Amino acid sequence: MRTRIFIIGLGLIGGSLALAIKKGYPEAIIVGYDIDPGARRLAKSLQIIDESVTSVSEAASEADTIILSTPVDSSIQILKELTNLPLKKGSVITDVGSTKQTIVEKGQQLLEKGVYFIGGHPMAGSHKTGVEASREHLFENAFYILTPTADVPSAKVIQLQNLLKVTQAKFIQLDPKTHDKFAGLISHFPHIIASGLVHQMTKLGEQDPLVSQLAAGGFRDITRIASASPTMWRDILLHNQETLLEMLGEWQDIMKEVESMLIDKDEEKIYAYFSDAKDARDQLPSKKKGALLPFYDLFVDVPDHPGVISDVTALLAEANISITNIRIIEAREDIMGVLRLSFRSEDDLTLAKEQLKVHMYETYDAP
Ligand SMILES: NC(=O)c1ccc[n+]([C@@H]2O[C@H](COP(=O)([O-])OP(=O)(O)OC[C@H]3O[C@@H](n4cnc5c(N)ncnc54)[C@H](O)[C@@H]3O)[C@@H](O)[C@H]2O)c1
Ligand SMILES: O=C(O)C(=O)C[C@]1(C(=O)O)C=C[C@@H](O)C=C1
Repeated sequence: MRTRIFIIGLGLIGGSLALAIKKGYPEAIIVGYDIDPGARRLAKSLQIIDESVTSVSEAASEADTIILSTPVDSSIQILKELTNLPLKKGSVITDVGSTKQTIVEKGQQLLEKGVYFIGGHPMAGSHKTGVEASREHLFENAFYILTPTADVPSAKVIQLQNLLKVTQAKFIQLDPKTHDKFAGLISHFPHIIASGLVHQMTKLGEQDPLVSQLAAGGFRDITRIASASPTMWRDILLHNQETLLEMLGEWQDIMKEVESMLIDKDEEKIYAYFSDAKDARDQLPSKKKGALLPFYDLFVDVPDHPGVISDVTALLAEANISITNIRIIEAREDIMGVLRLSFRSEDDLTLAKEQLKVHMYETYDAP
């Protein structure tokens, strides 16, 4: 019998998982539901899913695996609905939410029905949303955290991991509390800061509109994530409240220290603030080891003259390399500009470097 996988929430993450699973298991039947009829239609017409349904109850009881890929709070509501529906005994339900404690607690209730909930979090994504942003390779080399409780038989965890291994992610297991603490520090809290910086700029921009136009590479890099889905991030904050409140306190302490260094004009301390951070940042695992960035970005120095972008893109097209994003970082008259190119995979990035080098373009890895 063909396995039936029911994906609820056909956005960036649900769509990307559907694409990877379809590629790895063409015989699997992927059924999709989204509250937004437009997302359902698009997922079906792009052949990201095989069948589309108009409610959770229409497909839940036949599913061997259910994947919840909606914002955290909606996933918890859907879990509640699932506990009141007939489900296949022995089936596995997982989610992809960015927080784990509250949903895993709710998922425990499914045990009474002989159904196993295993929390999941693929640690890769984007500030883009919607099924149209889905990518088959989104999770390649990224960490995929699973948070099974002790009540879930290890055979079920292996079964889920076998299904998801087609994402080419690297699986690790954490308990939900540790997950939320770690994700809070490396993902959720930075998001609060990124949005805070944008608020600060907007406030100043109200007095002097030129300021936002001047926002260049550094500001754009550090605030890219502020363009993500507000619904998703609202839910993340509400479901990781304790950790984030703690981090806000620690952050304020660090900023207080910076404030005193500045008031005292303490050269040594200011230098150490940056140089210690640089050392720690430079020691983070590289993209090759699949740690932080799901994007494969390359900077290319380009002379500032018309036609240079089409020259670069034509060279890459000639070598059959797809670009997933292109951005001009800086282009002022008479000086070199910089293009930031994004690729789907490490292989594409390496090929692009070689191709551009042959044609005398200077490239360097994006940090
Ligand atoms: N975007 C990322 O970088 C990222 C990375 C890892 C995990 N996550 C987690 O993945 C989940 C989905 O995020 P996304 O980036 O795919 O968001 P998205 O906005 O692209 O997709 C979410 C989809 O869920 C649908 N939806 C909302 N409520 C629903 C409901 N009640 N029933 C059915 N469908 C519903 C929306 O219509 C939308 O199509 C979130 O829980 C998020 O925390 C996101
Ligand atoms: O790259 C981005 O845009 C992301 O914000 C992705 C990111 C992250 O913080 O790394 C965001 C939330 C997820 O839960 C996992 C990944």
